Amino acid sequence: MKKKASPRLVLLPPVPTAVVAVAVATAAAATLVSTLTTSGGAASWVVVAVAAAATAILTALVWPRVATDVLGLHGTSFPSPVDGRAWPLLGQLPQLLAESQANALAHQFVNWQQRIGWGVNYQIYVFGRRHVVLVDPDDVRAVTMRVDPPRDPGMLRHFGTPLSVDTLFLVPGARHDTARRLVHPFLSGAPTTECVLRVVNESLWGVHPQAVGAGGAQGGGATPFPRWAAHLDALADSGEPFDIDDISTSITIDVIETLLYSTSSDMADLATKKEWMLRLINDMTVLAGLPVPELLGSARMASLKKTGNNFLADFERLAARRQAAYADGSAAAQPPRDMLDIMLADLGQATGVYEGDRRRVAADLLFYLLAGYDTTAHSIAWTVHALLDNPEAEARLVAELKTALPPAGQPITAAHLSAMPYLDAVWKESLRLFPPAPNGTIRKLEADLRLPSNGNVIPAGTVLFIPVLPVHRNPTAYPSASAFDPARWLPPTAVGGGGHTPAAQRAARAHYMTFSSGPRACPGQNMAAVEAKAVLAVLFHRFSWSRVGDSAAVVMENAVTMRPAGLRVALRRRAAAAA
Ligand code: HEM
Repeated sequence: MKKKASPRLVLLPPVPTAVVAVAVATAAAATLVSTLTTSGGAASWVVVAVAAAATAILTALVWPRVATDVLGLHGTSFPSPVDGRAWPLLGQLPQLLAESQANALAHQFVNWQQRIGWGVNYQIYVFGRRHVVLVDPDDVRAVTMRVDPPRDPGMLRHFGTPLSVDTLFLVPGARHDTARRLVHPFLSGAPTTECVLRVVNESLWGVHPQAVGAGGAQGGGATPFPRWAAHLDALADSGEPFDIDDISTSITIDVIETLLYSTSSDMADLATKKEWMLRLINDMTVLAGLPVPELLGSARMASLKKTGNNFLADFERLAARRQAAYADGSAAAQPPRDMLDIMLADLGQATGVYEGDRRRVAADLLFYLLAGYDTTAHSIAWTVHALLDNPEAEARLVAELKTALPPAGQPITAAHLSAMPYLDAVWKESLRLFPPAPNGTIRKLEADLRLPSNGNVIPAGTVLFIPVLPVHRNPTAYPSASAFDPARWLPPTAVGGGGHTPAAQRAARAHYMTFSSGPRACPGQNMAAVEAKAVLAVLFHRFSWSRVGDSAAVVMENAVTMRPAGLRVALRRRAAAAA
Protein backbone atom coordinates (compact mmCIF):
# COMPACT_ATOMS: atom_id res chain seq x y z
CA MET A 1 0.00 0.00 0.00
CA LYS A 2 1.24 3.45 -0.93
CA LYS A 3 2.10 5.55 2.13
CA LYS A 4 0.66 9.06 2.28
CA ALA A 5 2.82 12.16 2.46
CA SER A 6 2.70 13.66 5.92
CA PRO A 7 0.37 16.65 6.27
CA ARG A 8 0.95 19.71 8.47
CA LEU A 9 0.25 18.83 12.10
CA VAL A 10 -2.34 20.90 13.91
CA LEU A 11 -2.89 19.82 17.49
CA LEU A 12 -6.43 19.19 18.55
CA PRO A 13 -6.53 18.04 22.16
CA PRO A 14 -9.72 16.64 23.71
CA VAL A 15 -11.08 20.00 24.93
CA PRO A 16 -11.96 21.22 21.42
CA THR A 17 -13.90 17.98 20.89
CA ALA A 18 -15.98 18.84 23.96
CA VAL A 19 -16.29 22.44 22.84
CA VAL A 20 -17.45 21.37 19.38
CA ALA A 21 -19.94 18.95 20.94
CA VAL A 22 -21.39 21.65 23.21
CA ALA A 23 -21.54 24.18 20.39
CA VAL A 24 -23.32 21.80 18.02
CA ALA A 25 -25.70 20.69 20.77
CA THR A 26 -26.51 24.29 21.68
CA ALA A 27 -27.19 25.12 18.05
CA ALA A 28 -29.42 22.06 17.72
CA ALA A 29 -31.31 22.97 20.90
CA ALA A 30 -31.76 26.58 19.75
CA THR A 31 -33.12 25.41 16.39
CA LEU A 32 -35.52 23.05 18.10
CA VAL A 33 -36.75 25.73 20.52
CA SER A 34 -37.31 28.20 17.71
CA THR A 35 -39.13 25.58 15.59
CA LEU A 36 -41.37 24.62 18.47
CA THR A 37 -42.04 28.27 19.36
CA THR A 38 -42.77 29.47 15.80
CA SER A 39 -44.96 26.46 15.09
CA GLY A 40 -47.08 27.59 18.00
CA GLY A 41 -46.56 24.51 20.23
CA ALA A 42 -45.23 24.92 23.75
CA ALA A 43 -41.53 24.12 23.83
CA SER A 44 -40.98 21.04 25.94
CA TRP A 45 -37.71 21.60 27.79
CA VAL A 46 -37.36 17.88 28.39
CA VAL A 47 -37.44 17.21 24.64
CA VAL A 48 -34.96 20.01 24.05
CA ALA A 49 -32.62 18.77 26.78
CA VAL A 50 -32.72 15.16 25.52
CA ALA A 51 -32.14 16.29 21.93
CA ALA A 52 -29.23 18.49 22.99
CA ALA A 53 -27.64 15.71 25.03
CA ALA A 54 -28.03 13.20 22.19
CA THR A 55 -26.55 15.67 19.72
CA ALA A 56 -23.61 16.35 22.05
CA ILE A 57 -22.87 12.65 22.44
CA LEU A 58 -23.16 12.01 18.69
CA THR A 59 -20.90 14.94 17.95
CA ALA A 60 -18.29 13.80 20.47
CA LEU A 61 -18.27 10.37 18.79
CA VAL A 62 -18.23 11.63 15.23
CA TRP A 63 -16.15 14.81 15.46
CA PRO A 64 -12.74 13.15 16.03
CA ARG A 65 -13.19 11.19 12.78
CA VAL A 66 -14.25 14.22 10.84
CA ALA A 67 -11.37 16.22 12.34
CA THR A 68 -8.85 13.47 11.55
CA ASP A 69 -9.98 11.80 8.35
CA VAL A 70 -11.83 14.64 6.61
CA LEU A 71 -10.23 17.85 7.87
CA GLY A 72 -6.76 16.40 8.52
CA LEU A 73 -6.44 18.13 11.90
CA HIS A 74 -5.00 15.17 13.82
CA GLY A 75 -1.84 14.54 11.86
CA THR A 76 -1.73 11.62 9.45
CA SER A 77 -4.82 9.60 8.71
CA PHE A 78 -3.84 5.93 8.50
CA PRO A 79 -5.75 3.24 6.58
CA SER A 80 -8.55 1.66 8.55
CA PRO A 81 -9.73 -1.97 8.33
CA VAL A 82 -13.16 -2.31 6.75
CA ASP A 83 -14.85 -5.59 7.39
CA GLY A 84 -18.50 -4.62 7.67
CA ARG A 85 -18.47 -5.19 11.43
CA ALA A 86 -17.32 -1.72 12.50
CA TRP A 87 -20.23 0.32 13.83
CA PRO A 88 -20.54 3.87 12.54
CA LEU A 89 -20.39 5.42 16.01
CA LEU A 90 -18.59 2.88 18.17
CA GLY A 91 -15.94 2.08 15.57
CA GLN A 92 -14.12 -1.19 16.21
CA LEU A 93 -15.17 -1.35 19.87
CA PRO A 94 -17.67 -4.22 19.34
CA GLN A 95 -14.98 -6.33 17.65
CA LEU A 96 -12.46 -5.62 20.39
CA LEU A 97 -14.98 -6.55 23.08
CA ALA A 98 -16.32 -9.62 21.29
CA GLU A 99 -12.87 -11.01 20.51
CA SER A 100 -11.50 -10.26 23.94
CA GLN A 101 -14.50 -12.03 25.53
CA ALA A 102 -13.90 -14.96 23.17
CA ASN A 103 -10.23 -14.99 24.25
CA ALA A 104 -9.21 -14.33 20.65
CA LEU A 105 -8.17 -10.68 20.54
CA ALA A 106 -4.79 -11.49 18.94
CA HIS A 107 -6.59 -13.12 15.99
CA GLN A 108 -8.48 -9.90 15.41
CA PHE A 109 -5.23 -7.98 15.01
CA VAL A 110 -3.97 -10.59 12.52
CA ASN A 111 -7.25 -10.41 10.54
CA TRP A 112 -7.12 -6.62 10.39
CA GLN A 113 -3.47 -6.75 9.36
CA GLN A 114 -4.26 -9.12 6.50
CA ARG A 115 -6.90 -6.71 5.21
CA ILE A 116 -4.68 -3.65 5.51
CA GLY A 117 -1.48 -5.30 4.22
CA TRP A 118 1.44 -6.85 6.10
CA GLY A 119 3.78 -4.34 7.72
CA VAL A 120 1.42 -1.37 7.24
CA ASN A 121 0.46 0.76 10.26
CA TYR A 122 -3.27 1.39 10.56
CA GLN A 123 -5.89 3.05 12.74
CA ILE A 124 -9.03 1.95 14.48
CA TYR A 125 -11.70 3.96 16.28
CA VAL A 126 -12.97 3.03 19.71
CA PHE A 127 -15.84 5.15 21.04
CA GLY A 128 -14.85 8.12 18.91
CA ARG A 129 -11.16 7.88 19.90
CA ARG A 130 -8.55 6.99 17.36
CA HIS A 131 -5.94 4.34 18.19
CA VAL A 132 -2.98 3.78 15.92
CA VAL A 133 -1.77 0.21 15.49
CA LEU A 134 1.98 0.24 14.86
CA VAL A 135 3.60 -2.75 13.17
CA ASP A 136 6.39 -1.27 11.05
CA PRO A 137 9.53 -2.45 12.93
CA ASP A 138 11.40 0.85 12.53
CA ASP A 139 8.44 2.74 13.96
CA VAL A 140 7.94 0.24 16.74
CA ARG A 141 11.57 0.48 17.79
CA ALA A 142 11.52 4.28 17.63
CA VAL A 143 8.56 4.30 20.00
CA THR A 144 9.67 1.63 22.46
CA MET A 145 13.37 2.54 22.53
CA ARG A 146 13.65 6.28 21.93
CA VAL A 147 10.32 7.85 22.86
CA ASP A 148 9.29 5.25 25.45
CA PRO A 149 5.86 6.67 26.21
CA PRO A 150 4.18 5.25 29.34
CA ARG A 151 1.65 2.46 29.08
CA ASP A 152 -1.86 3.80 28.59
CA PRO A 153 -3.18 4.32 32.12
CA GLY A 154 -6.74 4.69 30.80
CA MET A 155 -6.84 1.23 29.29
CA LEU A 156 -4.56 -0.65 31.67
CA ARG A 157 -5.41 1.06 34.94
CA HIS A 158 -6.88 -2.12 36.43
CA PHE A 159 -3.37 -3.48 36.77
CA GLY A 160 -3.02 -0.91 39.55
CA THR A 161 -6.36 -1.57 41.23
CA PRO A 162 -5.37 -4.58 43.37
CA LEU A 163 -2.58 -2.84 45.31
CA SER A 164 -1.07 0.34 43.89
CA VAL A 165 -1.35 2.46 40.76
CA ASP A 166 2.37 3.12 41.16
CA THR A 167 3.23 -0.42 40.14
CA LEU A 168 6.22 -0.74 37.79
CA PHE A 169 3.84 -1.63 34.96
CA LEU A 170 2.10 1.76 35.09
CA VAL A 171 4.39 4.21 36.82
CA PRO A 172 5.76 6.76 34.32
CA GLY A 173 9.13 8.50 33.92
CA ALA A 174 11.94 8.56 36.44
CA ARG A 175 10.13 6.51 39.08
CA HIS A 176 9.89 3.70 36.56
CA ASP A 177 13.58 3.96 35.70
CA THR A 178 14.75 3.78 39.32
CA ALA A 179 12.46 0.85 40.13
CA ARG A 180 13.84 -1.01 37.09
CA ARG A 181 17.44 -0.18 37.94
CA LEU A 182 17.06 -1.51 41.47
CA VAL A 183 16.38 -5.07 40.34
CA HIS A 184 18.06 -5.10 36.95
CA PRO A 185 21.52 -6.35 37.99
CA PHE A 186 19.94 -9.21 39.90
CA LEU A 187 17.23 -10.13 37.40
CA SER A 188 19.24 -9.99 34.22
CA GLY A 189 22.54 -11.24 35.59
CA ALA A 190 24.28 -14.30 36.93
CA PRO A 191 22.33 -14.50 40.25
CA THR A 192 19.07 -15.12 38.43
CA THR A 193 20.60 -17.59 35.97
CA GLU A 194 22.14 -19.51 38.86
CA CYS A 195 18.96 -19.40 40.91
CA VAL A 196 16.78 -20.59 38.04
CA LEU A 197 19.13 -23.41 37.14
CA ARG A 198 19.43 -24.40 40.80
CA VAL A 199 15.66 -24.66 41.17
CA VAL A 200 15.24 -26.56 37.92
CA ASN A 201 18.10 -28.93 38.78
CA GLU A 202 17.10 -29.43 42.40
CA SER A 203 13.48 -29.92 41.65
CA LEU A 204 14.56 -32.50 39.11
CA TRP A 205 17.18 -34.43 40.92
CA GLY A 206 17.03 -33.80 44.63
CA VAL A 207 16.73 -31.42 47.52
CA HIS A 208 14.57 -28.42 46.83
CA PRO A 209 15.70 -24.94 47.95
CA GLN A 210 12.59 -24.59 50.09
CA ALA A 211 14.41 -26.72 52.63
CA VAL A 212 17.29 -24.24 52.85
CA GLY A 213 17.67 -20.88 54.56
CA ALA A 214 15.53 -18.40 56.39
CA GLY A 215 12.81 -17.67 53.88
CA GLY A 216 12.49 -21.22 52.81
CA ALA A 217 11.60 -23.46 55.70
CA GLN A 218 8.13 -24.85 55.22
CA GLY A 219 5.81 -24.71 58.15
CA GLY A 220 5.18 -28.05 59.93
CA GLY A 221 2.54 -30.21 58.34
CA ALA A 222 2.75 -28.67 54.85
CA THR A 223 2.40 -31.04 51.92
CA PRO A 224 5.70 -30.83 50.02
CA PHE A 225 5.47 -30.05 46.34
CA PRO A 226 5.97 -33.36 44.49
CA ARG A 227 9.12 -32.98 42.40
CA TRP A 228 7.99 -32.62 38.88
CA ALA A 229 10.42 -35.05 37.26
CA ALA A 230 9.00 -37.76 39.50
CA HIS A 231 5.55 -36.56 38.64
CA LEU A 232 6.28 -36.77 34.91
CA ASP A 233 7.89 -40.19 35.36
CA ALA A 234 4.69 -41.37 37.01
CA LEU A 235 2.64 -39.93 34.16
CA ALA A 236 4.87 -41.71 31.67
CA ASP A 237 4.47 -44.98 33.54
CA SER A 238 0.71 -44.62 33.66
CA GLY A 239 0.41 -43.57 30.01
CA GLU A 240 -2.25 -41.07 31.11
CA PRO A 241 -2.75 -38.11 28.75
CA PHE A 242 -2.31 -34.71 30.42
CA ASP A 243 -2.18 -30.98 29.77
CA ILE A 244 1.48 -29.96 29.51
CA ASP A 245 0.59 -26.27 29.87
CA ASP A 246 -0.91 -27.01 33.25
CA ILE A 247 2.21 -28.79 34.48
CA SER A 248 4.55 -26.13 33.06
CA THR A 249 2.52 -23.52 34.92
CA SER A 250 3.13 -25.30 38.23
CA ILE A 251 6.84 -25.54 37.47
CA THR A 252 7.16 -21.88 36.55
CA ILE A 253 5.28 -20.67 39.64
CA ASP A 254 7.66 -22.78 41.68
CA VAL A 255 10.68 -21.16 39.99
CA ILE A 256 9.48 -17.54 40.14
CA GLU A 257 8.45 -17.88 43.79
CA THR A 258 11.95 -19.09 44.60
CA LEU A 259 13.43 -16.14 42.74
CA LEU A 260 11.16 -13.70 44.57
CA TYR A 261 11.14 -15.21 48.06
CA SER A 262 13.50 -18.22 48.14
CA THR A 263 10.47 -20.24 48.96
CA SER A 264 8.17 -22.27 46.87
CA SER A 265 4.63 -23.07 47.71
CA ASP A 266 3.53 -26.44 48.87
CA MET A 267 0.79 -28.02 46.77
CA ALA A 268 -2.05 -26.40 48.68
CA ASP A 269 -0.40 -22.96 48.50
CA LEU A 270 0.31 -23.43 44.84
CA ALA A 271 -3.33 -24.18 44.05
CA THR A 272 -4.44 -21.14 46.08
CA LYS A 273 -1.96 -18.80 44.39
CA LYS A 274 -2.94 -20.06 40.95
CA GLU A 275 -6.58 -19.46 41.79
CA TRP A 276 -5.85 -15.91 43.05
CA MET A 277 -3.90 -15.06 39.92
CA LEU A 278 -6.54 -16.47 37.58
CA ARG A 279 -9.23 -14.52 39.43
CA LEU A 280 -7.12 -11.37 39.23
CA ILE A 281 -6.64 -11.66 35.45
CA ASN A 282 -10.27 -12.57 34.91
CA ASP A 283 -11.51 -9.58 36.93
CA MET A 284 -9.13 -7.23 35.10
CA THR A 285 -10.24 -8.52 31.69
CA VAL A 286 -13.93 -8.10 32.49
CA LEU A 287 -13.40 -4.60 33.97
CA ALA A 288 -11.42 -3.49 30.91
CA GLY A 289 -14.50 -4.18 28.77
CA LEU A 290 -17.02 -2.26 30.93
CA PRO A 291 -17.96 1.35 30.08
CA VAL A 292 -18.07 2.79 33.62
CA PRO A 293 -16.27 0.08 35.59
CA GLU A 294 -16.43 1.90 38.93
CA LEU A 295 -20.23 1.86 38.66
CA LEU A 296 -21.03 -1.21 36.60
CA GLY A 297 -18.21 -3.38 37.88
CA SER A 298 -18.16 -2.57 41.57
CA ALA A 299 -18.31 -6.26 42.57
CA ARG A 300 -15.33 -7.02 40.32
CA MET A 301 -13.46 -4.02 41.73
CA ALA A 302 -14.05 -5.32 45.25
CA SER A 303 -12.89 -8.78 44.18
CA LEU A 304 -9.70 -7.33 42.64
CA LYS A 305 -8.92 -5.41 45.82
CA LYS A 306 -9.60 -8.46 47.99
CA THR A 307 -7.22 -10.62 45.95
CA GLY A 308 -4.63 -7.81 46.08
CA ASN A 309 -4.90 -7.74 49.85
CA ASN A 310 -4.32 -11.50 49.97
CA PHE A 311 -1.02 -10.91 48.17
CA LEU A 312 -0.18 -8.00 50.47
CA ALA A 313 -0.74 -10.22 53.53
CA ASP A 314 1.45 -12.89 51.93
CA PHE A 315 4.21 -10.34 51.36
CA GLU A 316 3.99 -9.08 54.95
CA ARG A 317 4.16 -12.65 56.30
CA LEU A 318 7.27 -13.44 54.25
CA ALA A 319 8.87 -10.06 55.05
CA ALA A 320 8.36 -10.57 58.80
CA ARG A 321 9.90 -14.02 58.59
CA ARG A 322 12.88 -12.68 56.66
CA GLN A 323 13.41 -9.78 59.11
CA ALA A 324 13.38 -12.29 61.97
CA ALA A 325 16.00 -14.35 60.13
CA TYR A 326 18.21 -11.26 59.69
CA ALA A 327 17.84 -10.60 63.42
CA ASP A 328 18.76 -14.11 64.57
CA GLY A 329 21.63 -14.33 62.07
CA SER A 330 20.22 -17.24 60.07
CA ALA A 331 20.06 -15.06 56.93
CA ALA A 332 22.04 -12.11 55.64
CA ALA A 333 20.64 -9.25 53.62
CA GLN A 334 23.79 -8.98 51.48
CA PRO A 335 24.48 -10.13 48.87
CA PRO A 336 20.79 -10.37 47.98
CA ARG A 337 19.65 -13.92 47.52
CA ASP A 338 16.28 -13.01 46.06
CA MET A 339 13.99 -10.09 45.19
CA LEU A 340 12.69 -9.93 48.76
CA ASP A 341 16.19 -9.13 50.06
CA ILE A 342 16.46 -6.32 47.49
CA MET A 343 13.05 -4.84 48.32
CA LEU A 344 13.54 -5.02 52.10
CA ALA A 345 16.95 -3.30 51.82
CA ASP A 346 15.28 -0.51 49.83
CA LEU A 347 12.38 -0.17 52.28
CA GLY A 348 14.93 0.09 55.09
CA GLN A 349 16.50 3.23 53.59
CA ALA A 350 15.23 6.75 54.29
CA THR A 351 15.59 7.67 50.62
CA GLY A 352 14.73 4.36 49.03
CA VAL A 353 13.44 3.96 45.49
CA TYR A 354 10.09 2.81 46.87
CA GLU A 355 9.84 5.75 49.31
CA GLY A 356 8.87 3.32 52.10
CA ASP A 357 5.67 2.42 50.26
CA ARG A 358 5.05 -1.24 51.18
CA ARG A 359 1.94 -1.51 48.98
CA ARG A 360 4.01 -0.43 46.00
CA VAL A 361 6.63 -3.08 46.78
CA ALA A 362 3.95 -5.75 47.20
CA ALA A 363 2.39 -4.60 43.91
CA ASP A 364 5.68 -4.97 42.05
CA LEU A 365 6.43 -8.38 43.53
CA LEU A 366 2.93 -9.43 42.52
CA PHE A 367 3.54 -8.09 39.03
CA TYR A 368 6.84 -10.00 38.73
CA LEU A 369 4.99 -13.13 39.79
CA LEU A 370 2.15 -12.53 37.32
CA ALA A 371 4.41 -11.55 34.42
CA GLY A 372 6.92 -14.30 35.09
CA TYR A 373 5.02 -17.53 35.36
CA ASP A 374 2.43 -18.22 32.70
CA THR A 375 4.28 -16.49 29.84
CA THR A 376 7.21 -18.86 30.35
CA ALA A 377 4.92 -21.83 30.95
CA HIS A 378 3.04 -21.19 27.70
CA SER A 379 6.33 -20.88 25.81
CA ILE A 380 7.26 -24.38 27.01
CA ALA A 381 3.86 -25.81 26.07
CA TRP A 382 3.84 -24.14 22.63
CA THR A 383 7.31 -25.53 21.94
CA VAL A 384 6.07 -29.03 22.75
CA HIS A 385 3.13 -28.44 20.39
CA ALA A 386 5.39 -27.20 17.57
CA LEU A 387 7.85 -30.08 17.96
CA LEU A 388 5.06 -32.64 17.91
CA ASP A 389 4.02 -31.28 14.52
CA ASN A 390 7.62 -31.29 13.27
CA PRO A 391 9.29 -34.65 13.94
CA GLU A 392 12.41 -33.73 11.99
CA ALA A 393 13.04 -30.73 14.21
CA GLU A 394 12.36 -32.89 17.26
CA ALA A 395 14.87 -35.52 16.08
CA ARG A 396 17.53 -32.86 15.49
CA LEU A 397 16.91 -31.42 18.94
CA VAL A 398 17.09 -34.81 20.66
CA ALA A 399 20.40 -35.53 18.89
CA GLU A 400 21.81 -32.22 20.15
CA LEU A 401 20.61 -32.92 23.70
CA LYS A 402 22.26 -36.34 23.67
CA THR A 403 25.69 -34.84 23.09
CA ALA A 404 25.36 -31.59 25.03
CA LEU A 405 23.57 -32.57 28.26
CA PRO A 406 25.40 -33.99 31.29
CA PRO A 407 24.53 -37.53 32.45
CA ALA A 408 21.19 -37.91 34.25
CA GLY A 409 21.33 -36.64 37.81
CA GLN A 410 24.03 -34.05 37.16
CA PRO A 411 23.11 -30.39 37.11
CA ILE A 412 22.56 -28.47 33.88
CA THR A 413 24.73 -25.34 33.83
CA ALA A 414 24.75 -22.15 31.80
CA ALA A 415 27.65 -23.64 29.82
CA HIS A 416 25.49 -26.62 28.81
CA LEU A 417 22.75 -24.26 27.64
CA SER A 418 25.11 -22.25 25.50
CA ALA A 419 26.31 -25.48 23.87
CA MET A 420 22.80 -26.08 22.51
CA PRO A 421 22.22 -23.63 19.65
CA TYR A 422 19.47 -25.71 18.10
CA LEU A 423 17.51 -25.69 21.36
CA ASP A 424 17.85 -21.91 21.39
CA ALA A 425 16.61 -21.71 17.78
CA VAL A 426 13.68 -24.04 18.51
CA TRP A 427 12.54 -21.92 21.46
CA LYS A 428 12.90 -18.67 19.50
CA GLU A 429 10.94 -20.01 16.56
CA SER A 430 8.19 -21.22 18.85
CA LEU A 431 8.04 -17.73 20.44
CA ARG A 432 7.81 -16.24 16.95
CA LEU A 433 4.86 -18.38 15.90
CA PHE A 434 3.17 -18.39 19.30
CA PRO A 435 4.25 -15.29 21.24
CA PRO A 436 2.99 -15.75 24.81
CA ALA A 437 2.19 -12.00 25.05
CA PRO A 438 0.63 -11.67 21.56
CA ASN A 439 -0.82 -8.21 22.04
CA GLY A 440 2.51 -6.70 23.02
CA THR A 441 2.15 -3.32 24.61
CA ILE A 442 -0.26 -0.36 24.72
CA ARG A 443 1.32 3.10 25.03
CA LYS A 444 0.00 6.65 25.15
CA LEU A 445 2.02 9.38 23.41
CA GLU A 446 2.98 12.33 25.59
CA ALA A 447 4.35 14.34 22.65
CA ASP A 448 3.77 14.47 18.90
CA LEU A 449 5.60 11.75 17.03
CA ARG A 450 6.97 11.73 13.49
CA LEU A 451 7.41 8.13 12.36
CA PRO A 452 10.85 7.29 10.96
CA SER A 453 9.47 4.91 8.31
CA ASN A 454 7.73 7.59 6.24
CA GLY A 455 7.34 10.81 8.23
CA ASN A 456 3.70 10.17 9.17
CA VAL A 457 2.67 12.21 12.20
CA ILE A 458 0.78 11.05 15.27
CA PRO A 459 -0.23 13.71 17.80
CA ALA A 460 0.26 13.63 21.57
CA GLY A 461 -2.51 11.87 23.46
CA THR A 462 -2.94 9.12 20.86
CA VAL A 463 -3.05 5.56 22.15
CA LEU A 464 -0.74 3.19 20.29
CA PHE A 465 -1.36 -0.54 20.06
CA ILE A 466 1.86 -2.43 19.31
CA PRO A 467 0.76 -6.05 18.76
CA VAL A 468 3.25 -8.86 18.27
CA LEU A 469 1.38 -11.65 16.49
CA PRO A 470 0.68 -9.82 13.18
CA VAL A 471 4.34 -8.81 12.97
CA HIS A 472 5.57 -12.33 13.64
CA ARG A 473 3.21 -13.69 10.96
CA ASN A 474 4.35 -11.21 8.31
CA PRO A 475 5.35 -13.33 5.24
CA THR A 476 7.62 -10.64 3.84
CA ALA A 477 9.76 -10.74 6.98
CA TYR A 478 9.41 -14.49 7.51
CA PRO A 479 9.24 -16.53 4.27
CA SER A 480 6.75 -19.40 4.79
CA ALA A 481 5.65 -17.51 7.88
CA SER A 482 3.31 -20.19 9.18
CA ALA A 483 6.00 -22.89 8.98
CA PHE A 484 7.96 -23.87 12.10
CA ASP A 485 11.51 -23.34 10.88
CA PRO A 486 14.13 -23.03 13.67
CA ALA A 487 16.88 -22.66 11.04
CA ARG A 488 15.80 -19.02 10.62
CA TRP A 489 17.72 -18.36 13.80
CA LEU A 490 20.86 -20.34 12.98
CA PRO A 491 23.85 -19.03 11.06
CA PRO A 492 23.90 -20.26 7.42
CA THR A 493 26.94 -22.38 8.25
CA ALA A 494 25.44 -24.11 11.33
CA VAL A 495 26.32 -27.78 11.81
CA GLY A 496 23.29 -29.75 10.63
CA GLY A 497 22.05 -26.93 8.41
CA GLY A 498 21.20 -23.26 8.77
CA GLY A 499 20.07 -22.10 5.44
CA HIS A 500 18.66 -18.57 5.44
CA THR A 501 20.57 -15.73 3.82
CA PRO A 502 22.10 -13.01 6.01
CA ALA A 503 19.50 -10.55 4.63
CA ALA A 504 16.63 -12.87 5.59
CA GLN A 505 18.14 -13.28 9.03
CA ARG A 506 18.43 -9.52 9.47
CA ALA A 507 14.74 -9.13 8.54
CA ALA A 508 13.80 -11.92 10.94
CA ARG A 509 15.67 -10.28 13.82
CA ALA A 510 14.32 -6.81 13.03
CA HIS A 511 10.72 -8.05 13.23
CA TYR A 512 11.18 -10.16 16.35
CA MET A 513 9.19 -8.50 19.14
CA THR A 514 8.48 -11.24 21.66
CA PHE A 515 9.88 -9.27 24.61
CA SER A 516 9.45 -5.74 23.18
CA SER A 517 12.45 -3.41 23.32
CA GLY A 518 13.69 -0.33 25.16
CA PRO A 519 13.43 0.76 28.79
CA ARG A 520 10.12 -1.06 29.33
CA ALA A 521 11.11 -4.26 27.52
CA CYS A 522 10.67 -7.46 29.44
CA PRO A 523 13.25 -7.55 32.26
CA GLY A 524 12.63 -11.28 32.70
CA GLN A 525 13.70 -12.43 29.23
CA ASN A 526 17.02 -13.83 30.42
CA MET A 527 15.26 -15.68 33.19
CA ALA A 528 12.58 -16.99 30.82
CA ALA A 529 15.20 -18.22 28.35
CA VAL A 530 17.24 -20.08 30.98
CA GLU A 531 14.17 -21.60 32.57
CA ALA A 532 12.31 -22.63 29.41
CA LYS A 533 15.41 -24.06 27.74
CA ALA A 534 16.52 -26.03 30.81
CA VAL A 535 13.04 -27.49 31.25
CA LEU A 536 12.63 -28.28 27.55
CA ALA A 537 16.08 -29.90 27.46
CA VAL A 538 15.12 -32.27 30.24
CA LEU A 539 11.65 -32.93 28.87
CA PHE A 540 12.91 -33.95 25.44
CA HIS A 541 16.02 -35.76 26.67
CA ARG A 542 14.12 -37.83 29.17
CA PHE A 543 10.85 -38.51 27.37
CA SER A 544 9.45 -39.16 23.95
CA TRP A 545 6.17 -37.42 23.31
CA SER A 546 2.95 -38.16 21.50
CA ARG A 547 -0.06 -35.99 20.90
CA VAL A 548 -3.48 -37.06 22.08
CA GLY A 549 -6.06 -35.62 19.67
CA ASP A 550 -5.70 -33.48 16.64
CA SER A 551 -3.12 -30.71 16.18
CA ALA A 552 -5.72 -28.57 14.39
CA ALA A 553 -7.93 -28.73 17.49
CA VAL A 554 -5.34 -26.82 19.56
CA VAL A 555 -6.56 -23.26 19.97
CA MET A 556 -4.52 -20.07 20.47
CA GLU A 557 -6.51 -18.91 23.47
CA ASN A 558 -5.46 -15.45 24.53
CA ALA A 559 -6.58 -13.23 27.34
CA VAL A 560 -3.53 -11.27 28.48
CA THR A 561 -1.28 -14.18 27.57
CA MET A 562 -1.72 -16.87 24.92
CA ARG A 563 -1.91 -20.56 25.74
CA PRO A 564 -2.38 -23.73 23.66
CA ALA A 565 -5.89 -24.69 24.78
CA GLY A 566 -6.71 -28.32 24.10
CA LEU A 567 -3.12 -29.53 23.87
CA ARG A 568 -2.96 -32.98 25.44
CA VAL A 569 0.06 -35.23 25.38
CA ALA A 570 1.30 -38.60 26.57
CA LEU A 571 4.86 -39.55 27.50
CA ARG A 572 7.21 -42.49 27.27
CA ARG A 573 10.60 -42.59 29.01
CA ARG A 574 13.52 -42.73 26.64
CA ALA A 575 15.60 -45.75 27.61
CA ALA A 576 19.00 -44.03 27.54
CA ALA A 577 18.01 -40.97 29.58
CA ALA A 578 15.80 -42.51 32.20
CA ALA A 579 18.50 -43.58 34.64
C1 HEM B 1 8.44 -16.13 27.47
C2 HEM B 1 8.26 -15.37 28.54
C3 HEM B 1 7.95 -13.91 28.54
C4 HEM B 1 7.44 -13.10 27.56
C5 HEM B 1 7.01 -13.49 26.15
C6 HEM B 1 7.36 -11.75 28.10
C7 HEM B 1 6.91 -10.65 27.38
C8 HEM B 1 6.83 -9.36 27.89
C9 HEM B 1 6.38 -8.21 27.15
C10 HEM B 1 5.93 -8.21 25.69
C11 HEM B 1 6.42 -7.15 27.99
C12 HEM B 1 5.95 -5.73 27.66
C13 HEM B 1 7.05 -4.82 27.27
C14 HEM B 1 6.55 -3.44 26.86
O1 HEM B 1 5.49 -3.01 27.32
O2 HEM B 1 7.22 -2.79 26.04
C15 HEM B 1 6.90 -7.63 29.27
C16 HEM B 1 7.07 -6.83 30.38
C17 HEM B 1 7.45 -7.32 31.61
N1 HEM B 1 7.83 -8.61 31.92
FE1 HEM B 1 7.93 -10.16 30.63
N2 HEM B 1 7.81 -11.78 29.38
C18 HEM B 1 8.19 -13.06 29.70
C19 HEM B 1 8.74 -13.50 30.90
C20 HEM B 1 8.91 -12.73 32.02
C21 HEM B 1 9.50 -13.18 33.26
C22 HEM B 1 10.05 -14.58 33.53
C23 HEM B 1 9.43 -12.14 34.13
C24 HEM B 1 9.87 -12.15 35.58
C25 HEM B 1 10.90 -11.80 36.07
C26 HEM B 1 8.83 -11.01 33.43
C27 HEM B 1 8.61 -9.76 33.97
C28 HEM B 1 8.15 -8.67 33.26
C29 HEM B 1 7.96 -7.35 33.84
C30 HEM B 1 8.20 -6.99 35.32
C31 HEM B 1 7.54 -6.50 32.82
C32 HEM B 1 7.23 -5.01 32.93
C33 HEM B 1 8.53 -4.26 32.70
C34 HEM B 1 8.49 -2.75 32.91
O3 HEM B 1 7.42 -2.17 32.91
O4 HEM B 1 9.54 -2.15 33.09
N3 HEM B 1 8.54 -11.41 32.15
N4 HEM B 1 7.16 -8.98 29.18
